[in-house]
Amino acid sequence: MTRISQCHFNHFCVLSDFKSVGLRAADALPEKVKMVEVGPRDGLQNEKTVVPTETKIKLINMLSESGLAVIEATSFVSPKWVPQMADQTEVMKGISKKPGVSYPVLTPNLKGFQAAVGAGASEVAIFGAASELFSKKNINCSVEESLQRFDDIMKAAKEAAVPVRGYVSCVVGCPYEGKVAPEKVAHVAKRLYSMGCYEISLGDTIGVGTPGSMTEMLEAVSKEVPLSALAVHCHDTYGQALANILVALQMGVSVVDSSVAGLGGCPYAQGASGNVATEDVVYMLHGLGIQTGVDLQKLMDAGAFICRTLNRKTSSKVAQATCKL
Ligand SMILES: CC(C)(COP(=O)([O-])OP(=O)([O-])OC[C@H]1O[C@@H](n2cnc3c(N)ncnc32)[C@H](O)[C@@H]1OP(=O)([O-])[O-])[C@@H](O)C(=O)NCCC(=O)NCCSC(=O)C[C@@](C)(O)CC(=O)[O-]
Repeated sequence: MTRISQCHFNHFCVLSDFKSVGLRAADALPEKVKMVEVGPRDGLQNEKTVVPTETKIKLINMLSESGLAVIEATSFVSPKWVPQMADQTEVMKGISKKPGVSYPVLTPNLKGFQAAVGAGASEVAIFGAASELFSKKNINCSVEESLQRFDDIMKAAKEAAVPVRGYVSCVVGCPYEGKVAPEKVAHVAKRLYSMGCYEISLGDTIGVGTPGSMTEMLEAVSKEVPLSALAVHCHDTYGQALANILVALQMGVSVVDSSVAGLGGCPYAQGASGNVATEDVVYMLHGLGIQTGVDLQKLMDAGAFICRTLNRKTSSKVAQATCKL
């Protein structure tokens, strides 16, 4: 339950009653966290000018060298909807796939799935939403219609032995509908998990969540999907992402999505800032004694490369503090 209160410093702040929400003690944090790097896809999909294919390939190759085990490489969506991802086949064919690293791609429908497999993808992700209006704006169909489409992908993926990850967008708030009920998120997450997704990534698409609302949402979802199969995907619009991730870890989640240099935003969620910066998550996790397998220096080199190339400032506080840019 969340309530608004006036705190000692005379500012209004959001408090949460954690009595009912099962937060674990700090010493129960996971020993290891799987980082899912989404920069080359979620990070770049919103860039206004087309990023050269060679730049995308070099970024993915640098990220592969940093020790990340999962790098979402591109998306097989309609080029009319997201022109930035139109070179998806060239990207998949051009990257140096490092053994042990997975390069999943987004597929909204069977056409995308077939093109992805044809381009050499060995893992895909389907992406639904807990909000009707966002679903319509993002993939041009209702939530229920999207789940039917995903069923077709799941059948094809099963035949081809391709693992599928599922996303749920707008898990705490929607740019068109406002607050989203945790039960709606739990319903969509359950459906994706039941149809065979091995992991469900919960997206705070517009970064409005707080530790309070994230906790409520995770409480509801974890009644339907085991915590071991959940990931959190936090955008940092309101500066809450690291706090939200920490709360998720305390509740037993051990998979975190993030984007190098904090690149990104969703083309169908106006005003949403990038994902939480991978550098900042890795810094926090290492500070907590949690293993990620990621070499922070190499990761920052990849962040510096893409920021230099795009002529933009990094959103990573860690990169800023260590004067990489
Ligand atoms: C789903 C559709 C295709 C429906 O779009 P539609 O217009 O309803 O599709 P359609 O089936 O009517 O087809 C229209 C045209 O697109 C083509 N087409 C159809 N499918 C494909 C395909 N797979 N690849 C390439 N082309 C495709 C199809 O062949 C046809 O071409 P035409 O005959 O006009 O020349 C469209 O809405 C779309 O591509 N949407 C993608 C939007 C997107 O990529 N959003 C960003 C990713 S989601 C996100 O960022 C959130 C997340 C995951 O990060 C988590 C979070 O933060 O919350």
